[in-house]
Amino acid sequence: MARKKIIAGNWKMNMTPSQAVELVNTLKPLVVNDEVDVVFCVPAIDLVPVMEATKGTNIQVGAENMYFENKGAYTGEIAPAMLTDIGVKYVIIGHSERREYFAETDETVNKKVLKAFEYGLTPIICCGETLTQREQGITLDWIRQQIKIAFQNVTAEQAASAVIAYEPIWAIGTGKVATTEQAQEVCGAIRACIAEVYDEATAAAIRIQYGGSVSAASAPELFAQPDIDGGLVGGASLKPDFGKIVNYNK
Ligand SMILES: O=C(CO)COP(=O)(O)O
Repeated sequence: MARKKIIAGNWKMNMTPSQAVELVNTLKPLVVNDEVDVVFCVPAIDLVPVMEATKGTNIQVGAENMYFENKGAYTGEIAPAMLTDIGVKYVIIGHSERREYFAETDETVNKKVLKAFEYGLTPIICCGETLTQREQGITLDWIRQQIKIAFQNVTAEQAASAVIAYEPIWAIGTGKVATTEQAQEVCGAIRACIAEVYDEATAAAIRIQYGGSVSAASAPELFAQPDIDGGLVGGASLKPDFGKIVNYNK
């Protein structure tokens, strides 16, 4: 069965709640494409107004992060039940910015992934190498290690429903998009890694996105690659251009 493409915006720390509603209203008519799952991942405080503003549209809503405990004395954190209670379906886990600025590790990523599945949330699990790692030629080994740890104790059934986002750190917010060959090579290696850890059926089902300076210009070729099932889009997801990215096949 062909995998349905999934194109997600990661708004990062942009957009106040009122700006968020305005942006949804601008993008709503532009991101209609039945052949693609469209997800807006937004700051926690924007989730409620964005859920409301996207009602009755094809847009699904995701969080940018959550904590790995059910509830309790964790000042400032967002619990998984807080997301599911308002109808959030997706959650980005382990974005490189969270790893770099908020000390997230492969181990905390794994705990969050397990917790997301426990609550029926679909994790968008991020991985990616630095420029130094790419230059050292250790990209594939690094990514395989990130994936293996992120999926520890995850069942095959859960893994099949997950989304992985391959985001080379050197391509994030730099305007330096990976070549289609580079992106396909790593996404193909991730799928092979899932086949090795689980089986071919799981590998064939899991969706793998590319992220890092995706634009309306680069999206069609990237998303045409056999192992690239869509994108995780930062900067361009805040602009009308996101409509062109979602409609890359039109
Ligand atoms: O980090 C990203 C998405 O999660 C990519 O960001 P940019 O598209 O702005 O490079």
